[in-house]
Amino acid sequence: MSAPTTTAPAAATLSRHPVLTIDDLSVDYLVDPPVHAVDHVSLELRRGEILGLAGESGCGKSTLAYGITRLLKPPATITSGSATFHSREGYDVDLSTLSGDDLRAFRWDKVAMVFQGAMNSLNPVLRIQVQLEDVLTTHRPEMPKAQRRTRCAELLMRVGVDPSRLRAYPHELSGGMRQRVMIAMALALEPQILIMDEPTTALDVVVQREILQEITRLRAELGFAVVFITHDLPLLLEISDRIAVMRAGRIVELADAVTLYTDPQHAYTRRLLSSFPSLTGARGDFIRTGVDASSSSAFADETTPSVDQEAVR
Ligand SMILES: Nc1ncnc2c1ncn2[C@@H]1O[C@H](COP(=O)(O)OP(=O)(O)OP(=O)(O)O)[C@@H](O)[C@H]1O
Repeated sequence: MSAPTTTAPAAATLSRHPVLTIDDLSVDYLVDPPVHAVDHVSLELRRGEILGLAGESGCGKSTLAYGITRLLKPPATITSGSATFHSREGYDVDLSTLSGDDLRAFRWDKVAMVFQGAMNSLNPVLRIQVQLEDVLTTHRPEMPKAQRRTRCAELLMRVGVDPSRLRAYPHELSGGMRQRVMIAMALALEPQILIMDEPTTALDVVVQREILQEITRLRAELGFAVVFITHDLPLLLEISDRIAVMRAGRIVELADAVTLYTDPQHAYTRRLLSSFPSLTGARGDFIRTGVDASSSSAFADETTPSVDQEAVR
């Protein structure tokens, strides 16, 4: 199978302006004994970048994502810090000041999320059209019906699903298609941040790869920033501009993806990298190329092993 062609803008051309600033954020689960799941995390998400969040199970990745979007429920509680959204229109929003309708509107409009199990949260008895349209009816009530319909078709096309599937019920679609529908839904209001928590983990590797290509392409086209959470460090190295490595609730290292791979500074990052055998040795050098051997003169040499990204992972 061919490797993904990365559509990510070169790191140098990415904006350095933050779209989100997380400052000293801490989240505890108030159980006995309390769990300090996120421990004084400070982080800037830059406009248009894909920021990978890596780290072993239980290190606090999801809690951080939920904390940013204020989706935490008791026993979780934010014990310190703040998250500030910097709108492209030029104003700032301190997320701790939002509640009720404002918070709900903010979540769809400015920040959208896609979770691993998202595809299972589609309503089984409603057609895709109805569910997509519902987002627009709720958040863009002024949009005429005809325009809503066109927009739904556009959204599906954008994520690589034929608009004829608008009439389908969720059970008539494959898992990959349903997850694409969820991504379309997340993009419906053109958010400036997309938070993806293991969005493709439940899918087979071929579908996973296609969806990741879609995400990087859409990000380049629409300019939203992505926080991408996964255990899969090789995958993050492929798609991220920068990677934050999290351990026991803290960010222990944050660097651009190439630097993190070639020159990891923290012992834990080195351990994490070495826990993926595919990243060590000659084949690991191909991880960041994103170039199919057959389509690149640089790799056209017959003696060069083919860039089988599935095999190196
Ligand atoms: N509802 C809860 N009550 C108590 N502790 C919790 C709760 N949810 C999560 N935790 C704890 O908080 C810590 C961080 O969990 P979190 O799910 O954020 O980690 P993660 O890095 O996303 O893990 P994974 O990759 O497995 O999803 C873990 O120690 C976890 O056991």
